[in-house]
Amino acid sequence: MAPKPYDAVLLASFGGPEGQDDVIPFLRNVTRGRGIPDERLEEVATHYRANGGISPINAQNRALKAAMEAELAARGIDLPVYWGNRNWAPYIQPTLQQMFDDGHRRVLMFSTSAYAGYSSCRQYREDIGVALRESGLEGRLEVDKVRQYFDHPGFIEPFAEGLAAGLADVRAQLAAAGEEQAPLRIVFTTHSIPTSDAAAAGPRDLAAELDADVYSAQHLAVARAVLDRVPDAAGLEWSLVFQSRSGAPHVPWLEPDINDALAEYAAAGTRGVVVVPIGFVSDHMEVVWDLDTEAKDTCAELGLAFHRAPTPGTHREYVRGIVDLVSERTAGPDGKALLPGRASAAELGPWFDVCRPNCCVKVMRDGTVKPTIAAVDSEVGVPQP
Ligand SMILES: CC1=C(CCC(=O)O)c2cc3nc(cc4[nH]c(cc5[nH]c(cc1n2)c(C)c5CCC(=O)O)c(CCC(=O)O)c4C)C(CCC(=O)O)=C3C
Ligand SMILES: [Fe+2]
Repeated sequence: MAPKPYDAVLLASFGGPEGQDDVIPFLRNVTRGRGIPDERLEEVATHYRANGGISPINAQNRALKAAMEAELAARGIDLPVYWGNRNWAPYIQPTLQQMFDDGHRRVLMFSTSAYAGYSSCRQYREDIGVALRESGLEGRLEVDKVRQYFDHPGFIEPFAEGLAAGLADVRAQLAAAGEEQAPLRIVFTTHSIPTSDAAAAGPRDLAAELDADVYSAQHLAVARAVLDRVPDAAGLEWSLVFQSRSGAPHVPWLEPDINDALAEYAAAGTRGVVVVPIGFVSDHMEVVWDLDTEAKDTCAELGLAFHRAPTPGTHREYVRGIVDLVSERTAGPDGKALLPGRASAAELGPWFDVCRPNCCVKVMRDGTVKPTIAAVDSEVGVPQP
């Protein structure tokens, strides 16, 4: 895409409850029309209840917004940052309205998800498309999205740092138990998704060329790029596993589940694991509960040394990377991009600025497809002449 003179940035995220009374309404928002069994909702509610009904994700996004603002200011880039969520206040639609009322007309969205897929990419694009249509801002407010950034060095580097520290920690834990030479393993983890979503992820021509679905292939590319940056990881066994599955039991989701995989590794002689959550950008509930509580307990039962590497959060390289992603798309007064080039540190990158027709498409129960932005086949988001 040619650079454009964007006048504001939208930080788009998932949202989470901020107190006990928010938990159930939030879960209803997330699962609306999606056939998640009630027992699963009750189960997930307990994760939030145990934390005072508060998801860590909103505080993390407030911190990320402040860090983005500081980095933009430090580089002399005059773009305000607004924050809107898909599932909890501040919601995307009033945020877009606020941006418009404040005089902005060309918005570049950065979402807190680095990969292809319905939940990771398209649902954000649709939620913008629906918000523009419902608010009457269609054709008046233009919203584009930065490319999927799984391959960006700003995303890869924090995981590499975390893996190096994690290997040192697990080796020290094993040494303290008199098992210096014991085998350990690197476990990259991401959110499981229905296999049908995985099959629909990304451009059709690319999906046909790869051995894995595009969602899994992007994660494998990230895993390899992280490993390449950590000399201490050379020769170690590693794998990509999935977590946080929901949905009806008869619907197939990506496997193996992390807890099943850990049991297999232990049975095969592994004595310790470094878990690297490459599917996530911050230490939100899926990380602190499903990994730091459940997977950690699984390891304790199996007698495995455990270390969970951090997510990018507000890591300096990640924040710089976000501003790079904005800068490569934003035109300065000379009409040229503020940052020439498109950094990439993994296979499959750099990704497209604009999604291909039917990329990650999901047909709703009533047979329709929601309006979406930032795609070749977008119906909304492009101002009429
Ligand atoms: C790919 C992916 C990401 C990563 C990309 C991204 O970040 O967007 C992600 C992130 C997150 N998922 C989150 C929370 C939940 N996800 C759920 C349900 C689901 N997630 C799915 C996928 C993903 N989810 C899917 C296919 C479902 C099934 C229902 C549906 O198709 O929508 C449910 C319902 C209950 C349950 O079934 O678990 C909850 C509560 C939170 C907030 C955590 C916090 O509060 O700190 C975050 C960041
Ligand atoms: Fe989720």
